[in-house]
Amino acid sequence: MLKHYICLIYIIINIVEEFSIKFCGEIMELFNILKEKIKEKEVVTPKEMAIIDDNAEFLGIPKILLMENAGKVVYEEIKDIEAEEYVIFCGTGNNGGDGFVVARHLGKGEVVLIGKEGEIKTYEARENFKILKNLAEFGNIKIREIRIAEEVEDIFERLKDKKAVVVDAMIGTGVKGELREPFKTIVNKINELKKINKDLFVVSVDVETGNLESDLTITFYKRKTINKENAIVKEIGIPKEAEYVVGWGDLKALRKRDSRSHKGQNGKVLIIGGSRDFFGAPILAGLAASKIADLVGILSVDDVVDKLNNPEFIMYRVEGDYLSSKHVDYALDVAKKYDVVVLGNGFGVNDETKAFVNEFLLKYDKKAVIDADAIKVIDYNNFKFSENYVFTPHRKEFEYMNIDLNNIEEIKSTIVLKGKYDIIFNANNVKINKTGNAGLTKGGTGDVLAGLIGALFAVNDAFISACCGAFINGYAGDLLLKEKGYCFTPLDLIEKIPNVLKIFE
Ligand SMILES: NC(=O)C1=CN([C@@H]2O[C@H](COP(=O)(O)OP(=O)(O)OC[C@H]3O[C@@H](n4cnc5c(N)ncnc54)[C@H](O)[C@@H]3O)[C@@H](O)[C@H]2O)[C@H](O)CC1
Ligand SMILES: [K+]
Repeated sequence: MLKHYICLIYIIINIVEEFSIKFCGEIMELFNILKEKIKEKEVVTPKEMAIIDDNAEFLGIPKILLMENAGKVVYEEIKDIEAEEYVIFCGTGNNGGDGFVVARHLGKGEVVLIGKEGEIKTYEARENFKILKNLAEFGNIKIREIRIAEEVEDIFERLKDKKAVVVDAMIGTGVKGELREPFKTIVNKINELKKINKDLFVVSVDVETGNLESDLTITFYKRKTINKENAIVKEIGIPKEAEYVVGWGDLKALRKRDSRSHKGQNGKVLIIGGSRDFFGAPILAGLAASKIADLVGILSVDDVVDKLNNPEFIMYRVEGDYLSSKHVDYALDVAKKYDVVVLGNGFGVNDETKAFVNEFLLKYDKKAVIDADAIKVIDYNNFKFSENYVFTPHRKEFEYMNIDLNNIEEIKSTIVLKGKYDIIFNANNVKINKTGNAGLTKGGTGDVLAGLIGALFAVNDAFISACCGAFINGYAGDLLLKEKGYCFTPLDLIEKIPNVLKIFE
């Protein structure tokens, strides 16, 4: 008997395995179709490049290796230029780090660090500066640390009539706002020098600093939106996957909580959900949202409100067993006080909820996360996929949505197709998230994800909120798998959210 029993379990595990491999295969197939349909970006913003850079590291490629490759490709471009002098202006970020590598490969010239060694921001740049200092003792690399532009007057004097190469490794994709001193004066000085010395060749690393009139810019992986026409693109070993896989680079790009912020400025989320049949779903979504957002409201029917005495939520009660048309105006009125609405958790699927969802969305014009039963009751024949919406369907719900991949440009909403790997996409972006495990198939984890995305979406844009919500939810599940095996609950998941945010802050 026992033998038969074991045999049966073995067969079941195989079927499940097969199903999940089959579904996983379908996910990857869909992912590849989406990558074909959604035009790859040829030009990226500095913020997008910083995410790619960090996600290359998430995939295991050390930044110091990328820095080495970056410095090397710049060196390759300038090594044959005839010059009597080389001056490498370096900032205290990784752009400056690239400049240190250029100097090392050149084996000569003067490195001007604009700032002090102790202000160099990153490990990889600091290591490369240390190497330069070791070489400077013996070789013909000189190093100077400056605070103000006047400290390099002598260099500009000297370069007036010399064949020289100036390397701009001052600021790259980390630029923020107007150019500050002493960079501003140094850039102006170099531009003036170019006017009087035709034998001066100026090359910018990755991005031109301010309005520097470089003769050449060597940018990495992809052209940046802030590059000038003469920029050339060089590969430095960043794989395409760094652009497609969700990693900590996405989390680092989330809006940072401002220490001087006031209550409500870090997000206000309204959960509209629940019914006579399901009261837990909106509560799970609300608890997840409350880990990140300042204010969480729950609008639901009597049964849910009566069961809930959680001080963390502002409660809005409507009479009845299900949300219905008669509640639309009140819900719209309450939603005005919030940044985002999370719609559908525990709604139930019937004519009443169908009427509520379609009428509410017709009149609601702000951000919404649309989950679970709300996905099932939308009338997609008369529906506009607004960029203000994030959908979080599992496979069956995705089929309800009947997305036409041949008209992907119509899909302005962001969709998180949950699965072994989550696929996050909209008309212009597609990414895949690999965090998470089979423990997340339990009921309620979808409500947690919806609440999490709602809280992020309150103060970030749709796509990054969806990617980060999927990553955080999955990563929380992975931490729990290590601690408890598969026996963790949605409430455990919610309690893990702060740990994940702490790891990647
Ligand atoms: N993209 C890649 O794959 C690689 C890029 N690398 C290089 O790294 C820089 C980006 O480095 P990051 O540390 O993020 O920032 P920056 O060095 O560009 O700039 C930060 C630095 O500049 C100061 N700063 C910022 N804005 C201003 C301003 N308006 N005025 C004055 N100073 C400013 C800030 O305080 C910092 O000190 C990228 O461009 C590449 O060159 C990797 O090394 C290789 C892989
Ligand atoms: K630069």
